[in-house]
Amino acid sequence: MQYHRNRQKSFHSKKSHLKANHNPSIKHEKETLTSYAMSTDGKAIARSEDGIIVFVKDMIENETAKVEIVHKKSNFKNAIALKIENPSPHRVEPPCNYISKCGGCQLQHIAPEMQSVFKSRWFFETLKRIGKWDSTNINLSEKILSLIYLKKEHYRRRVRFHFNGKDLGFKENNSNNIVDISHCLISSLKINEKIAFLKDNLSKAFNEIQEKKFSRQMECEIELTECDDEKVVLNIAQFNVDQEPNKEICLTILEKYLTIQNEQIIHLKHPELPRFRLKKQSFIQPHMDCIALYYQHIKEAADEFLKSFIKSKSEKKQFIAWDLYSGAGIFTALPYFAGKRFDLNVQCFGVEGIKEAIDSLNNNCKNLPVTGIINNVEIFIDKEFKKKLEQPENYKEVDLLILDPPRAGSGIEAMQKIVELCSKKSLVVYLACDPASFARDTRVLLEGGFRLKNLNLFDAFGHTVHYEVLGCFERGNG
Ligand SMILES: C[S@@+](CC[C@H](N)C(=O)[O-])C[C@H]1O[C@@H](n2cnc3c(N)ncnc32)[C@H](O)[C@@H]1O
Repeated sequence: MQYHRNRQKSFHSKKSHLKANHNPSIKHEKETLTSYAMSTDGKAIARSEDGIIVFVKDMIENETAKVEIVHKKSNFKNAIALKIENPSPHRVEPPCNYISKCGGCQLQHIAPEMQSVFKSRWFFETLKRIGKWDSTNINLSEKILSLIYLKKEHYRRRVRFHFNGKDLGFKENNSNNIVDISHCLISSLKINEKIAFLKDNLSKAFNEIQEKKFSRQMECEIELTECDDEKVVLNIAQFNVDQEPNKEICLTILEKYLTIQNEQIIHLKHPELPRFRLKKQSFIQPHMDCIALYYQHIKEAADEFLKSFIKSKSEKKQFIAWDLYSGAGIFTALPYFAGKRFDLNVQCFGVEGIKEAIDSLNNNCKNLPVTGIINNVEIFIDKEFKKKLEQPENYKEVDLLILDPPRAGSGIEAMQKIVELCSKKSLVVYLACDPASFARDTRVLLEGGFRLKNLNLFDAFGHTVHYEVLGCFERGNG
């Protein structure tokens, strides 16, 4: 109880972050509303006097607040909270000074542990509404979901800062303006240490470019990645100039000031490989603690699955494992190591669209039964599906499949083919940063005879509405 009272007091002592959202020069309707739920994008849901649903930014469920309507459609309105009349016990003072403008974090006004609780609620809603999972699987998911809390501050090992010649930081909410920052609460401390250097040197580079008249207007995005060897690697992710023919010269000036070497490699600790290196163009899991954590969960599921072949005295000699959307192959050799623990041969394949990532994968897994394939995953699946249709008796089906797609997921068609390409007894591990794609794609597995075995929600994106889910689905075992 004391805990809640303190939180309310601190909230009342500083109301600035709500007021800063408010632009008094624009006249919008104002109302006092009481919210009754939270939407999956972190806004409170309330009903307007005219009966229309209102989504209110910076408000929590069960609060009463004076709000300003900023956007109206026939069936819903968007609003911002101006003054909270009765704060929720879960309300806290946002820990970051840039919260009123920066579009990066949406949940800083909610107590950290409660952010994770809301996310698990949103996840079940998504399974029901978007995935249309049946009640048996929803009940099972509620029973087995493991909610995993990760550190919520200074956790990001990779970020992208925008720079326009003057301001360095993230984009403002619903705007192209850049919020100038000197510190970011969710970026790693090593990345924070680079901000002053970055701003100073980008300004010098832009000045030189302007003085030499190569370009007058420029904007760039710099990606920073903290490696496990204490270094921060910089990458120019975007660079726009108003005089395209001079772009290469401008880039050279930028690289000189940032002391960027293009061949620079990111070093990571790998749970089982002696060394893991990747080209900086490759994807990297953003949270500092995630690689080891996801690896451990997938490893346990793979071990249990392969062990069941020993128990059942199966004659199977060779197992096939796919890691789709493999990136630089952080998980690609995992089934091989699992097989080794049980004296089983597992042949692994990683499929990924970015060449640099596959180069890294093939280097990281040299001398192992692991092959990196550059391809679009959906095209790869389609080709394999056709191969199986043509020669079903010779086709080597997949026993263990790891799937870690981008936000859009794999899509229903690819998932239906995956169901056909997996062997009668198989394990599919689906890791997702978009719960809606996860819900939609994995329903196809459930309809294809797979059973939900494990489900984890990792709150790997503290203070934002995002989270990662990992589901293991098994077919034909037990
Ligand atoms: C979420 S990341 C997963 C990477 C890897 N599992 C890891 O943890 O490092 C998704 C990866 O899929 C790749 N990708 C996205 N769409 C693709 C597609 N249609 N075909 C092949 N690869 C794709 C991206 O380049 C990225 O490396």
